[in-house]
Amino acid sequence: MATSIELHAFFHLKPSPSASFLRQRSHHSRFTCRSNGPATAAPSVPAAHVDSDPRKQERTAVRLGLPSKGRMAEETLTLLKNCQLMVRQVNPRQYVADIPQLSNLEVWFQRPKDIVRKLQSGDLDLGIVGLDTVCEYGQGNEDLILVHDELEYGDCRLSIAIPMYGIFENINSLEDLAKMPQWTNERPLRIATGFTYLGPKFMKDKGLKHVSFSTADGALEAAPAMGIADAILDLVSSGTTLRENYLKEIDDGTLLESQAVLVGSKKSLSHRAGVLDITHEILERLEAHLRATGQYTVTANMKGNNAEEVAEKVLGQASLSGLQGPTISPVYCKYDGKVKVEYYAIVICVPRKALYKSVKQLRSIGGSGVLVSPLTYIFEEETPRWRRLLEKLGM
Ligand SMILES: Nc1ncnc2c1ncn2[C@@H]1O[C@H](COP(=O)(O)OP(=O)(O)OP(=O)(O)O)[C@@H](O)[C@H]1O
Ligand SMILES: O=P(O)(O)OC[C@H]1O[C@H](OP(=O)(O)OP(=O)(O)O)[C@H](O)[C@@H]1O
Ligand SMILES: [Mg+2]
Repeated sequence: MATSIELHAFFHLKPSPSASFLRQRSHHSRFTCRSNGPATAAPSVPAAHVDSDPRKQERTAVRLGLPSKGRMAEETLTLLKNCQLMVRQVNPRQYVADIPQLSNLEVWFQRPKDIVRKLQSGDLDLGIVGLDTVCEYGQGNEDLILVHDELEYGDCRLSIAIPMYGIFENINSLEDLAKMPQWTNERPLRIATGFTYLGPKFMKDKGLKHVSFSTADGALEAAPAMGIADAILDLVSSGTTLRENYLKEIDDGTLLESQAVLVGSKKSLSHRAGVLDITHEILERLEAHLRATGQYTVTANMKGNNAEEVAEKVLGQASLSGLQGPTISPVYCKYDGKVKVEYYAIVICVPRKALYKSVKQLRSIGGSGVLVSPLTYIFEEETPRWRRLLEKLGM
Protein backbone atom coordinates (compact mmCIF):
# COMPACT_ATOMS: atom_id res chain seq x y z
CA MET A 1 0.00 0.00 0.00
CA ALA A 2 1.65 3.21 -1.19
CA THR A 3 0.61 5.44 1.70
CA SER A 4 1.88 2.95 4.22
CA ILE A 5 5.29 2.74 2.57
CA GLU A 6 5.61 6.49 2.34
CA LEU A 7 4.71 6.92 5.97
CA HIS A 8 7.06 4.20 7.01
CA ALA A 9 9.95 5.89 5.22
CA PHE A 10 9.04 9.27 6.62
CA PHE A 11 8.89 7.96 10.13
CA HIS A 12 12.36 6.54 9.93
CA LEU A 13 14.07 9.23 7.92
CA LYS A 14 12.88 12.04 10.10
CA PRO A 15 14.60 11.41 13.43
CA SER A 16 12.22 11.02 16.35
CA PRO A 17 12.52 13.79 18.93
CA SER A 18 15.86 13.42 20.63
CA ALA A 19 16.14 12.51 24.25
CA SER A 20 17.15 16.01 25.24
CA PHE A 21 14.22 17.52 23.35
CA LEU A 22 11.76 15.17 25.03
CA ARG A 23 13.34 15.84 28.39
CA GLN A 24 13.02 19.57 27.82
CA ARG A 25 9.37 19.18 26.90
CA SER A 26 8.63 17.02 29.90
CA HIS A 27 10.50 19.43 32.13
CA HIS A 28 8.79 22.45 30.63
CA SER A 29 5.37 20.89 30.94
CA ARG A 30 5.85 20.48 34.66
CA PHE A 31 5.33 24.20 34.85
CA THR A 32 2.72 24.61 32.13
CA CYS A 33 0.65 21.51 32.81
CA ARG A 34 -3.01 22.56 32.76
CA SER A 35 -5.10 19.54 33.42
CA ASN A 36 -3.24 16.55 34.66
CA GLY A 37 -1.69 17.80 37.78
CA PRO A 38 1.39 17.18 39.73
CA ALA A 39 4.97 17.72 38.70
CA THR A 40 5.80 14.07 39.32
CA ALA A 41 3.27 12.98 36.67
CA ALA A 42 5.68 13.42 33.75
CA PRO A 43 6.18 10.11 31.94
CA SER A 44 9.71 9.00 31.41
CA VAL A 45 11.41 9.65 28.09
CA PRO A 46 10.65 6.74 25.71
CA ALA A 47 13.35 4.14 26.27
CA ALA A 48 14.49 3.86 22.67
CA HIS A 49 15.33 7.55 22.51
CA VAL A 50 17.58 7.91 25.50
CA ASP A 51 20.96 9.11 24.33
CA SER A 52 20.64 7.24 21.08
CA ASP A 53 20.09 7.81 17.42
CA PRO A 54 16.75 6.13 16.64
CA ARG A 55 17.94 5.44 13.08
CA LYS A 56 20.70 3.21 14.40
CA GLN A 57 19.10 1.53 17.38
CA GLU A 58 16.18 -0.85 17.33
CA ARG A 59 13.53 0.28 19.77
CA THR A 60 13.03 -1.82 22.86
CA ALA A 61 9.76 -0.46 24.24
CA VAL A 62 6.42 -1.92 23.25
CA ARG A 63 4.17 0.64 21.57
CA LEU A 64 0.41 1.00 21.90
CA GLY A 65 -1.40 3.46 19.62
CA LEU A 66 -4.50 5.22 20.96
CA PRO A 67 -6.80 7.67 19.12
CA SER A 68 -5.49 11.19 19.62
CA LYS A 69 -8.79 12.85 18.83
CA GLY A 70 -12.29 12.19 17.65
CA ARG A 71 -15.09 10.31 19.31
CA MET A 72 -13.00 7.24 20.21
CA ALA A 73 -10.35 9.15 22.17
CA GLU A 74 -12.10 9.76 25.46
CA GLU A 75 -13.89 6.43 25.69
CA THR A 76 -10.65 4.57 25.03
CA LEU A 77 -8.98 6.29 27.99
CA THR A 78 -12.06 5.62 30.14
CA LEU A 79 -12.05 1.92 29.26
CA LEU A 80 -8.36 1.59 30.13
CA LYS A 81 -8.88 3.48 33.37
CA ASN A 82 -11.71 1.11 34.28
CA CYS A 83 -9.27 -1.75 33.74
CA GLN A 84 -6.87 -0.04 36.17
CA LEU A 85 -4.64 0.84 33.24
CA MET A 86 -4.63 4.60 33.66
CA VAL A 87 -2.86 6.41 30.81
CA ARG A 88 -0.53 9.08 32.18
CA GLN A 89 -0.40 11.98 29.76
CA VAL A 90 1.40 15.14 30.76
CA ASN A 91 -0.75 17.46 28.68
CA PRO A 92 -3.23 16.99 25.84
CA ARG A 93 -0.78 18.15 23.17
CA GLN A 94 1.96 15.71 24.09
CA TYR A 95 1.56 12.63 21.95
CA VAL A 96 3.58 10.20 24.03
CA ALA A 97 2.37 8.85 27.35
CA ASP A 98 2.71 5.78 29.52
CA ILE A 99 0.70 3.42 31.68
CA PRO A 100 2.47 3.10 35.04
CA GLN A 101 1.12 -0.46 35.56
CA LEU A 102 2.78 -1.65 32.35
CA SER A 103 6.50 -1.06 32.36
CA ASN A 104 8.26 -0.96 29.01
CA LEU A 105 5.10 0.27 27.28
CA GLU A 106 4.88 3.53 25.36
CA VAL A 107 1.49 4.95 24.49
CA TRP A 108 1.42 7.02 21.30
CA PHE A 109 -1.60 9.15 20.47
CA GLN A 110 -2.34 9.07 16.76
CA ARG A 111 -5.25 9.57 14.37
CA PRO A 112 -7.09 6.22 14.06
CA LYS A 113 -6.13 5.66 10.42
CA ASP A 114 -2.48 6.34 11.24
CA ILE A 115 -2.63 3.76 14.01
CA VAL A 116 -3.58 1.13 11.43
CA ARG A 117 -0.90 2.33 9.00
CA LYS A 118 1.79 2.35 11.70
CA LEU A 119 0.86 -1.14 12.87
CA GLN A 120 1.53 -2.31 9.34
CA SER A 121 4.79 -0.42 9.02
CA GLY A 122 6.02 -1.82 12.34
CA ASP A 123 6.09 1.53 14.13
CA LEU A 124 3.35 0.44 16.54
CA ASP A 125 2.75 -3.01 18.01
CA LEU A 126 -0.80 -2.67 19.35
CA GLY A 127 -3.62 -0.23 18.84
CA ILE A 128 -7.21 0.53 19.77
CA VAL A 129 -9.42 1.81 16.92
CA GLY A 130 -12.79 1.12 15.29
CA LEU A 131 -13.11 -2.09 13.27
CA ASP A 132 -14.14 0.04 10.28
CA THR A 133 -10.74 1.77 10.35
CA VAL A 134 -8.91 -1.56 10.59
CA CYS A 135 -10.81 -2.92 7.57
CA GLU A 136 -10.51 0.24 5.47
CA TYR A 137 -6.84 1.02 6.09
CA GLY A 138 -5.68 -2.54 6.75
CA GLN A 139 -7.10 -3.69 3.40
CA GLY A 140 -7.09 -7.33 4.44
CA ASN A 141 -3.43 -7.28 5.50
CA GLU A 142 -2.86 -10.57 7.31
CA ASP A 143 -0.33 -8.99 9.63
CA LEU A 144 -3.19 -7.30 11.48
CA ILE A 145 -4.69 -9.49 14.17
CA LEU A 146 -7.81 -8.69 16.17
CA VAL A 147 -6.77 -9.37 19.74
CA HIS A 148 -10.11 -8.22 21.20
CA ASP A 149 -12.96 -7.71 18.74
CA GLU A 150 -15.67 -6.36 21.07
CA LEU A 151 -14.59 -3.54 23.33
CA GLU A 152 -18.24 -2.48 23.55
CA TYR A 153 -18.06 1.16 22.54
CA GLY A 154 -17.85 3.09 19.27
CA ASP A 155 -20.74 1.03 17.89
CA CYS A 156 -21.72 1.99 14.38
CA ARG A 157 -22.29 0.40 10.98
CA LEU A 158 -20.96 1.20 7.55
CA SER A 159 -23.98 1.55 5.31
CA ILE A 160 -25.11 2.74 1.93
CA ALA A 161 -27.78 5.43 2.09
CA ILE A 162 -29.91 6.92 -0.65
CA PRO A 163 -32.38 9.83 -0.77
CA MET A 164 -35.91 9.25 0.53
CA TYR A 165 -37.29 11.33 -2.35
CA GLY A 166 -37.40 11.48 -6.16
CA ILE A 167 -36.35 8.43 -8.18
CA PHE A 168 -35.33 6.66 -4.94
CA GLU A 169 -38.71 6.94 -3.24
CA ASN A 170 -39.61 3.29 -3.84
CA ILE A 171 -36.10 1.86 -3.74
CA ASN A 172 -35.61 -0.13 -0.55
CA SER A 173 -32.88 -2.68 -1.18
CA LEU A 174 -29.51 -3.05 -2.85
CA GLU A 175 -31.22 -5.24 -5.43
CA ASP A 176 -33.75 -2.47 -6.22
CA LEU A 177 -30.89 -0.01 -6.50
CA ALA A 178 -28.91 -2.27 -8.83
CA LYS A 179 -31.93 -2.81 -11.07
CA MET A 180 -32.62 0.88 -11.65
CA PRO A 181 -32.41 1.61 -15.38
CA GLN A 182 -30.75 4.98 -14.78
CA TRP A 183 -27.24 3.57 -14.21
CA THR A 184 -25.11 3.08 -17.30
CA ASN A 185 -21.44 3.21 -18.21
CA GLU A 186 -21.80 6.87 -19.15
CA ARG A 187 -23.97 7.72 -16.14
CA PRO A 188 -23.02 5.43 -13.28
CA LEU A 189 -24.47 5.41 -9.77
CA ARG A 190 -22.31 8.00 -8.01
CA ILE A 191 -21.42 7.19 -4.41
CA ALA A 192 -19.65 9.62 -2.08
CA THR A 193 -17.60 7.96 0.65
CA GLY A 194 -14.53 8.16 2.83
CA PHE A 195 -14.25 4.37 2.50
CA THR A 196 -12.57 4.21 -0.87
CA TYR A 197 -11.21 0.69 -0.35
CA LEU A 198 -14.23 -1.03 1.20
CA GLY A 199 -16.81 0.74 -1.01
CA PRO A 200 -15.63 -0.40 -4.45
CA LYS A 201 -14.81 -3.87 -3.07
CA PHE A 202 -18.33 -4.30 -1.71
CA MET A 203 -19.98 -3.12 -4.92
CA LYS A 204 -17.80 -5.46 -6.95
CA ASP A 205 -18.60 -8.39 -4.63
CA LYS A 206 -22.31 -7.61 -4.99
CA GLY A 207 -22.01 -7.52 -8.77
CA LEU A 208 -22.97 -3.86 -9.26
CA LYS A 209 -21.26 -2.68 -12.43
CA HIS A 210 -22.17 0.90 -13.19
CA VAL A 211 -20.84 2.57 -10.07
CA SER A 212 -18.39 5.43 -9.51
CA PHE A 213 -16.97 6.77 -6.27
CA SER A 214 -16.02 10.21 -5.07
CA THR A 215 -14.53 11.09 -1.73
CA ALA A 216 -14.72 13.79 0.94
CA ASP A 217 -13.56 14.01 4.53
CA GLY A 218 -16.86 14.63 6.28
CA ALA A 219 -20.47 15.79 6.12
CA LEU A 220 -21.04 13.31 3.29
CA GLU A 221 -24.76 13.34 3.95
CA ALA A 222 -24.92 16.66 2.08
CA ALA A 223 -23.63 15.18 -1.19
CA PRO A 224 -26.95 13.90 -2.67
CA ALA A 225 -28.84 17.14 -1.96
CA MET A 226 -25.93 19.11 -3.43
CA GLY A 227 -26.15 17.00 -6.60
CA ILE A 228 -22.59 15.72 -6.14
CA ALA A 229 -23.63 12.08 -5.61
CA ASP A 230 -26.66 9.78 -5.85
CA ALA A 231 -25.87 7.80 -2.72
CA ILE A 232 -23.42 7.82 0.16
CA LEU A 233 -21.51 5.15 2.02
CA ASP A 234 -20.78 6.26 5.56
CA LEU A 235 -20.92 5.33 9.22
CA VAL A 236 -24.31 5.34 10.86
CA SER A 237 -24.96 5.10 14.54
CA SER A 238 -28.23 6.66 15.75
CA GLY A 239 -29.38 7.38 12.17
CA THR A 240 -30.08 11.02 13.03
CA THR A 241 -27.69 12.50 10.46
CA LEU A 242 -29.27 10.42 7.70
CA ARG A 243 -32.82 11.37 8.70
CA GLU A 244 -32.00 15.05 9.02
CA ASN A 245 -30.65 14.98 5.49
CA TYR A 246 -33.61 13.02 4.01
CA LEU A 247 -31.56 9.88 3.43
CA LYS A 248 -32.42 6.24 4.19
CA GLU A 249 -30.57 2.96 4.55
CA ILE A 250 -31.55 0.00 2.37
CA ASP A 251 -31.78 -3.76 2.84
CA ASP A 252 -28.45 -5.53 2.29
CA GLY A 253 -26.75 -2.13 2.18
CA THR A 254 -24.68 -2.61 5.36
CA LEU A 255 -21.05 -3.52 4.71
CA LEU A 256 -19.84 -3.79 8.25
CA GLU A 257 -20.89 -3.63 11.89
CA SER A 258 -18.17 -1.83 13.79
CA GLN A 259 -17.08 -1.19 17.35
CA ALA A 260 -13.78 -0.47 19.08
CA VAL A 261 -11.23 -3.29 18.86
CA LEU A 262 -7.74 -4.04 20.13
CA VAL A 263 -5.58 -4.87 17.13
CA GLY A 264 -2.01 -6.07 17.01
CA SER A 265 0.71 -6.68 14.47
CA LYS A 266 1.33 -10.38 13.98
CA LYS A 267 5.02 -9.71 13.34
CA SER A 268 5.38 -7.76 16.57
CA LEU A 269 3.41 -10.29 18.59
CA SER A 270 5.54 -13.11 17.24
CA HIS A 271 8.96 -11.52 17.26
CA ARG A 272 9.27 -8.39 19.37
CA ALA A 273 10.31 -9.04 22.96
CA GLY A 274 7.68 -8.14 25.52
CA VAL A 275 4.75 -7.58 23.14
CA LEU A 276 3.05 -10.88 23.87
CA ASP A 277 3.36 -10.48 27.66
CA ILE A 278 1.93 -6.97 27.62
CA THR A 279 -0.86 -8.10 25.27
CA HIS A 280 -1.71 -10.91 27.67
CA GLU A 281 -2.03 -8.53 30.60
CA ILE A 282 -4.08 -5.97 28.67
CA LEU A 283 -6.32 -8.72 27.28
CA GLU A 284 -6.90 -10.32 30.68
CA ARG A 285 -7.84 -6.99 32.20
CA LEU A 286 -10.10 -6.06 29.30
CA GLU A 287 -11.91 -9.39 29.30
CA ALA A 288 -12.30 -9.49 33.07
CA HIS A 289 -13.58 -5.92 33.14
CA LEU A 290 -15.97 -6.29 30.19
CA ARG A 291 -17.32 -9.56 31.57
CA ALA A 292 -18.02 -7.82 34.87
CA THR A 293 -19.70 -4.80 33.28
CA GLY A 294 -23.39 -4.84 34.06
CA GLN A 295 -23.00 -7.60 36.66
CA TYR A 296 -23.65 -7.26 40.37
CA THR A 297 -22.79 -9.29 43.42
CA VAL A 298 -25.83 -9.85 45.57
CA THR A 299 -25.38 -10.95 49.16
CA ALA A 300 -28.21 -11.96 51.47
CA ASN A 301 -28.72 -13.85 54.71
CA MET A 302 -31.12 -16.77 54.98
CA LYS A 303 -32.28 -18.95 57.86
CA GLY A 304 -31.68 -22.68 57.44
CA ASN A 305 -30.65 -25.93 59.11
CA ASN A 306 -27.70 -26.51 56.82
CA ALA A 307 -26.03 -25.18 53.68
CA GLU A 308 -27.60 -27.82 51.40
CA GLU A 309 -31.12 -26.92 52.50
CA VAL A 310 -30.44 -23.23 51.73
CA ALA A 311 -28.81 -24.17 48.40
CA GLU A 312 -31.91 -26.11 47.39
CA LYS A 313 -34.15 -23.13 48.09
CA VAL A 314 -31.86 -20.80 46.16
CA LEU A 315 -31.42 -23.11 43.17
CA GLY A 316 -35.20 -23.54 43.00
CA GLN A 317 -35.36 -19.96 41.70
CA ALA A 318 -34.38 -19.36 38.05
CA SER A 319 -32.64 -16.01 38.55
CA LEU A 320 -30.48 -17.07 41.49
CA SER A 321 -28.04 -19.57 40.08
CA GLY A 322 -25.13 -17.09 39.69
CA LEU A 323 -22.13 -17.76 37.46
CA GLN A 324 -21.57 -21.35 38.61
CA GLY A 325 -24.15 -21.62 41.39
CA PRO A 326 -24.47 -19.75 44.68
CA THR A 327 -21.70 -19.51 47.26
CA ILE A 328 -23.20 -20.30 50.65
CA SER A 329 -21.36 -19.83 53.91
CA PRO A 330 -22.41 -20.18 57.54
CA VAL A 331 -22.97 -17.05 59.62
CA TYR A 332 -21.65 -17.74 63.13
CA CYS A 333 -23.47 -16.10 66.05
CA LYS A 334 -23.03 -16.42 69.79
CA TYR A 335 -26.12 -17.32 71.86
CA ASP A 336 -25.81 -17.82 75.62
CA GLY A 337 -22.05 -18.13 75.33
CA LYS A 338 -22.29 -20.80 72.56
CA VAL A 339 -21.39 -20.40 68.90
CA LYS A 340 -24.33 -21.40 66.68
CA VAL A 341 -25.21 -21.31 63.01
CA GLU A 342 -28.77 -20.29 62.22
CA TYR A 343 -28.20 -18.18 59.16
CA TYR A 344 -26.31 -18.67 55.95
CA ALA A 345 -24.86 -15.96 53.72
CA ILE A 346 -25.62 -16.38 50.03
CA VAL A 347 -23.44 -14.70 47.40
CA ILE A 348 -24.51 -14.71 43.77
CA CYS A 349 -23.59 -12.83 40.63
CA VAL A 350 -26.53 -11.27 38.78
CA PRO A 351 -26.75 -9.32 35.50
CA ARG A 352 -28.15 -5.80 35.77
CA LYS A 353 -31.31 -6.71 33.86
CA ALA A 354 -32.17 -9.51 36.28
CA LEU A 355 -31.26 -7.58 39.42
CA TYR A 356 -34.67 -6.58 40.71
CA LYS A 357 -36.20 -9.93 39.83
CA SER A 358 -33.39 -11.69 41.72
CA VAL A 359 -33.86 -9.52 44.80
CA LYS A 360 -37.60 -10.29 44.78
CA GLN A 361 -36.90 -14.03 44.43
CA LEU A 362 -34.37 -13.90 47.27
CA ARG A 363 -36.92 -12.22 49.53
CA SER A 364 -39.63 -14.70 48.54
CA ILE A 365 -37.52 -17.59 49.87
CA GLY A 366 -36.70 -15.79 53.11
CA GLY A 367 -33.59 -13.78 52.17
CA SER A 368 -32.97 -10.71 54.30
CA GLY A 369 -30.39 -7.92 54.45
CA VAL A 370 -29.82 -7.98 50.69
CA LEU A 371 -26.61 -6.14 49.72
CA VAL A 372 -25.87 -5.26 46.09
CA SER A 373 -22.53 -4.05 44.77
CA PRO A 374 -21.19 -3.66 41.21
CA LEU A 375 -18.51 -6.07 40.06
CA THR A 376 -15.17 -4.75 38.85
CA TYR A 377 -13.60 -7.87 37.36
CA ILE A 378 -14.55 -11.45 36.59
CA PHE A 379 -11.38 -13.43 35.93
CA GLU A 380 -12.09 -16.82 34.39
CA GLU A 381 -9.60 -19.66 34.54
CA GLU A 382 -8.35 -18.79 31.10
CA THR A 383 -8.99 -15.85 28.80
CA PRO A 384 -10.74 -17.39 25.75
CA ARG A 385 -9.35 -14.73 23.43
CA TRP A 386 -5.81 -15.45 24.61
CA ARG A 387 -6.11 -19.05 23.45
CA ARG A 388 -7.48 -17.88 20.10
CA LEU A 389 -4.65 -15.37 19.74
CA LEU A 390 -2.01 -18.01 20.34
CA GLU A 391 -3.71 -20.20 17.75
CA LYS A 392 -3.66 -17.37 15.21
CA LEU A 393 0.05 -16.90 15.93
CA GLY A 394 0.64 -20.61 15.46
CA MET A 395 1.86 -21.02 19.06
N1 LIG B 1 -21.67 8.16 14.65
C1 LIG B 1 -20.84 7.33 15.22
N2 LIG B 1 -21.21 6.65 16.29
C2 LIG B 1 -20.37 5.81 16.90
N3 LIG B 1 -19.11 5.59 16.50
C3 LIG B 1 -18.70 6.25 15.46
C4 LIG B 1 -19.52 7.15 14.77
N4 LIG B 1 -18.83 7.69 13.77
C5 LIG B 1 -17.63 7.13 13.86
N5 LIG B 1 -17.55 6.26 14.85
C6 LIG B 1 -16.40 5.44 15.26
O1 LIG B 1 -15.41 6.33 15.72
C7 LIG B 1 -14.25 6.23 14.90
C8 LIG B 1 -13.60 7.58 14.82
O2 LIG B 1 -14.48 8.48 14.19
P1 LIG B 1 -14.16 10.02 14.20
O3 LIG B 1 -15.12 10.69 13.27
O4 LIG B 1 -14.14 10.52 15.58
O5 LIG B 1 -12.69 10.09 13.72
P2 LIG B 1 -12.14 10.10 12.27
O6 LIG B 1 -13.29 9.93 11.30
O7 LIG B 1 -11.01 9.16 12.20
O8 LIG B 1 -11.56 11.52 12.24
P3 LIG B 1 -11.82 12.56 11.12
O9 LIG B 1 -13.29 12.45 10.76
O10 LIG B 1 -11.45 13.84 11.77
O11 LIG B 1 -10.89 12.13 10.01
C9 LIG B 1 -14.78 5.67 13.59
O12 LIG B 1 -13.76 5.04 12.86
C10 LIG B 1 -15.83 4.72 14.06
O13 LIG B 1 -15.25 3.50 14.47
O1 LIG C 1 -26.04 8.09 12.84
P1 LIG C 1 -25.48 9.25 13.60
O2 LIG C 1 -25.54 9.04 15.07
O3 LIG C 1 -26.14 10.53 13.21
O4 LIG C 1 -23.93 9.36 13.27
C1 LIG C 1 -23.47 9.33 11.94
C2 LIG C 1 -22.52 10.43 11.66
O5 LIG C 1 -21.40 10.36 12.55
C3 LIG C 1 -20.20 10.42 11.78
O6 LIG C 1 -19.85 11.73 11.51
P2 LIG C 1 -18.91 12.61 12.45
O7 LIG C 1 -19.70 13.11 13.60
O8 LIG C 1 -17.66 11.88 12.76
O9 LIG C 1 -18.60 13.84 11.53
P3 LIG C 1 -17.74 13.87 10.21
O10 LIG C 1 -18.71 13.81 9.11
O11 LIG C 1 -17.02 15.16 10.29
O12 LIG C 1 -16.80 12.70 10.24
C4 LIG C 1 -20.59 9.76 10.48
O13 LIG C 1 -19.67 10.15 9.46
C5 LIG C 1 -21.98 10.27 10.25
O14 LIG C 1 -21.98 11.49 9.58
MG1 LIG D 1 -15.60 11.31 11.37
